Amino acid sequence: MSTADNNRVRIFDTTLRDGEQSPGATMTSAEKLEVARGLARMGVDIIEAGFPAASPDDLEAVRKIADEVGNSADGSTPPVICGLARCSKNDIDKAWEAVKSAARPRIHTFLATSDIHMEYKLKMTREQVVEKVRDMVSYAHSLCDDVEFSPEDAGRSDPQFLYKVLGVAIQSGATTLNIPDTVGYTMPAEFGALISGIIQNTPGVEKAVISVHCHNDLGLATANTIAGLQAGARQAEVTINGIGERAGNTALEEVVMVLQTREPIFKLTTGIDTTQIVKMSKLISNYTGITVQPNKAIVGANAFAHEAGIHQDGMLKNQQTYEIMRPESVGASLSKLVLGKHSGKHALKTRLESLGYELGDDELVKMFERFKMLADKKKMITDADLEALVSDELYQPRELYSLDGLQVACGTMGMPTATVRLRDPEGELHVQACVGTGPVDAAFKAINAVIQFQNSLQEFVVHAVTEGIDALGEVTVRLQGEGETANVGLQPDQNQPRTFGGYGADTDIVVASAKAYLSALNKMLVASGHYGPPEKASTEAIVY
Ligand SMILES: CC(=O)SCCNC(=O)CCNC(=O)[C@H](O)C(C)(C)COP(=O)(O)OP(=O)(O)OC[C@H]1O[C@@H](n2cnc3c(N)ncnc32)[C@H](O)[C@@H]1OP(=O)(O)O
Ligand SMILES: CC(C)C(=O)C(=O)O
Repeated sequence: MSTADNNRVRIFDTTLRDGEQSPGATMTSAEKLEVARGLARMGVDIIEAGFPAASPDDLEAVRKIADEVGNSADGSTPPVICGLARCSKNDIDKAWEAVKSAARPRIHTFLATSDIHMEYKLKMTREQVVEKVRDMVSYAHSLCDDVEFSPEDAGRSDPQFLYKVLGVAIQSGATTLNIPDTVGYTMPAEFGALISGIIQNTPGVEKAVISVHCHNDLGLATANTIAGLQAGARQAEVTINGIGERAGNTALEEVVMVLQTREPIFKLTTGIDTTQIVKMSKLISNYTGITVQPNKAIVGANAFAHEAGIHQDGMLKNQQTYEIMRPESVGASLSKLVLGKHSGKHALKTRLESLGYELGDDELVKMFERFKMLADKKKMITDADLEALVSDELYQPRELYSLDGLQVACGTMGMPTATVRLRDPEGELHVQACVGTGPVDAAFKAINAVIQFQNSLQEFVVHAVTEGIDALGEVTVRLQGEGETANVGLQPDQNQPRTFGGYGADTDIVVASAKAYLSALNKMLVASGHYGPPEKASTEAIVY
């Protein structure tokens, strides 16, 4: 097999070996087996299942994967199962013991070739390194036909020395030469040149596949991997979500989607079923507990989400204006238009229409103003927020009951109690006191005791809008009328309970909460035609 005899890039997944070297990423044997099954389903060519000499558990996990994933029952070609080993007989024996039951086993052995690693870590001379590579690659080859050799820290190694070591590895039976940028040090042009130099100068290189293995210390792992492939490498070593030692490895999903999306440039293919990518990303994130940053390419939660109005408008007109890949192509759910402070009228109108609200131009302008005001206070506007805004827009706030006074007693020494004094539409005052789980709950109960209109609290959000001890607290609440059904002409489902938003601001957060609650309740009363004073408004009664 020559270095560049075809345009097929082999995907070598090392999530279970280098990926597991991420601090805290340890997986159980059962989880590793599940991951290996997923990788095989996705079409990975080689699975580096572990480092069998690391522990008996690691060896067992690799053996199980070799048995169960490295053999196929239906006649299809199973992935190569690979075990990593230092250039030591003991490590190589353990790697072989672990992978030999696979239909296509591979031993991957490595030895550092950079001066700094040889001098300080290995305490070996260049000559000793060359001899060790000769001995250990030959030994691995005596056990297994498929041997991969990696000159660790190749990115910082003397290229002339590298050519020599790699030539010896080929002579000794290595069939894949993997070139690691172990500490993520190289620049894409440098790494590409390193690969070209190896292809041009290593004796016998045409007998081996050149592979690249990059780390992300400078955020260049994917760029370096692609540069290596452009220079003639035909195997890429990658991990799902880019997990791995320190800043991680090259992300599988990034390399595969670069090659697919920019196929006309590279003319390279992989055997990966890209629709499995998001599923595998979630599996790895769940098993390792390493969450994926929202803006991570391909698999981040925001990879196909659009918030800016101009982008959303473009997306609504033609998806390709702001998306270079279809979310379905990587198994992600459909593109999301997230409504927030940067959104515009096109996106708002479209979302309202999808909720069943056909607004006229003037109504839309009014709604948009309210929407922007809310978006300044709330990071994301949900469908429920929009429904509350529609209700608010139709039932303009009209103050029936006003807060005339509020007193609370709370702390750790007694029952949180609130006393409220409300003025009804006729100007009469009503006082109620209630206990609650806290002062806000007690205040809401006391308001309910005066107004006595059934509702349920759907949302309660507190924001501090200024800094310092005298911060102004803002509260928004959303109430749902119990048994109340929508009958406003715009609602899609006439049996949907309506929701009403309320807003209050005060330096006292309990007062702000009471104001917000009362404002939502007032809207609910207006909407339902309850204009009059309460039948049973009581004074100075304590309600528990
Ligand atoms: C770049 C990479 O990602 S390489 C893979 C790194 N992964 C791991 O290290 C995970 C698994 N490792 C382990 O479980 C342990 O390190 C073991 C079991 C392999 C070895 O443990 P120990 O015998 O206690 O050695 P320790 O890890 O402390 O030191 C490594 C030894 O291996 C030597 N060594 C390092 N790389 C190689 C190599 N490629 N070939 C031969 N020897 C090597 C070091 O020089 C050192 O030798 P010394 O003890 O004579 O100084
Ligand atoms: C063992 C080798 C391939 C490695 O993980 C590295 O150098 O980063």
